[in-house]
Amino acid sequence: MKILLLGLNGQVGWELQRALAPLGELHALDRQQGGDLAQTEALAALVRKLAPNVIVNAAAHTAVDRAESEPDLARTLNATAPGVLADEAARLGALLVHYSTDYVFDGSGTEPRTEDAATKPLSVYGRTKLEGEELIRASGCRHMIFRTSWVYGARGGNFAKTMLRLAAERDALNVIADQIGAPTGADLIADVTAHAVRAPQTGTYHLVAGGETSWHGYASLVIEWARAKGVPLKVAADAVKAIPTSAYPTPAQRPLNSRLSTSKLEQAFGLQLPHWQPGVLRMLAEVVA
Ligand SMILES: NC(=O)C1=CN([C@@H]2O[C@H](COP(=O)(O)OP(=O)(O)OC[C@H]3O[C@@H](n4cnc5c(N)ncnc54)[C@H](OP(=O)(O)O)[C@@H]3O)[C@@H](O)[C@H]2O)C=CC1
Ligand SMILES: Cc1cn([C@H]2C[C@H](O)[C@@H](COP(=O)(O)OP(=O)(O)O[C@H]3O[C@@H](C)C(=O)[C@@H](O)[C@H]3O)O2)c(=O)[nH]c1=O
Repeated sequence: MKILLLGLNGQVGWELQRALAPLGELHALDRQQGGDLAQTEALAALVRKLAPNVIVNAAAHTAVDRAESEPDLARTLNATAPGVLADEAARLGALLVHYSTDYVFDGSGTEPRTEDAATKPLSVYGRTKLEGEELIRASGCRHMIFRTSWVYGARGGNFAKTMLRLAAERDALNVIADQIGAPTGADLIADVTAHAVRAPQTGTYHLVAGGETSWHGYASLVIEWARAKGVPLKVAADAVKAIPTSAYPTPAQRPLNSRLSTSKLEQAFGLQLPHWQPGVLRMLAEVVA
């Protein structure tokens, strides 16, 4: 099996390099090595020349607030480029694996959303990621789109690492407590991807860890763990404050309810997804070490 992996230096891309390597001949590229999603003609030419059996696209414009002020770039990376990859995959008969987000939903209600729930993104990032999904589905290529959420990995930037940094710099932290979702490990996403690539089934799947928390619950776990491990912190034990979304204005609006149901994925691929907490603790141990 010949696999083309794009975005190898991202959180998910880095773990995919490990998880996909045993499956065959892996060509893992970052943007400097010819895998620039902004150069869509060169991207198409690369795929034609390599003629992979599987294309895994882990590259994206993931800066949610910045996307509000650079919508054209976000659209190119999150929609146009995945559309080009999908057209090339259709031409080759290749499988395209792609990642999307809880931010395609508006976050109303309190129930976990299934894959066929109505989408209604609140941000440029969410809109362009949805457009990417739609172009892939319209291309007719064999594909698996995994919608995930609140991704963390030992490599790359993420919310947990931001909290560790801020807790070392500040006396107090204010963290949103009314946005609910599931922190999901890049390693879990990569392992599930490798499993699914062995016996692919075209479709869109929700791929998130089990359980749920708020950003405040997530931050509290990170900081309690760091304190217990003797990591030097400036923030006081009772100074991780729970605040509502309205008290933390951001350029991009985020969904309140980011709960995603994973039943479809678990049934299709015979998996049970682990609770979110152990993976976060593993990542923290790796980062702090
Ligand atoms: N992070 C999250 O919380 C979530 C992510 N997702 C989705 O999962 C996927 C993987 O995300 P994640 O690994 O966390 O993202 P990261 O931000 O960690 O990585 C994104 C990667 O995309 C690369 N990239 C950016 N611009 C380009 C470009 N022009 N050409 C090629 N590569 C480029 C980056 O490269 P460079 O390092 O050079 O900038 C980086 O390696 C994405 O599709 C994302 O939308 C879904 C839900 C949550
Ligand atoms: C830094 C900080 C953030 N927050 C809030 C803002 C926001 O609502 C939430 C998370 O902030 P971040 O900017 O780290 O995360 P954000 O970029 O919104 O994370 C999203 O990234 C994209 C790529 C996705 O697809 C989503 O699933 C999600 O993971 O925490 C606080 O409440 N206090 C703080 O001190």
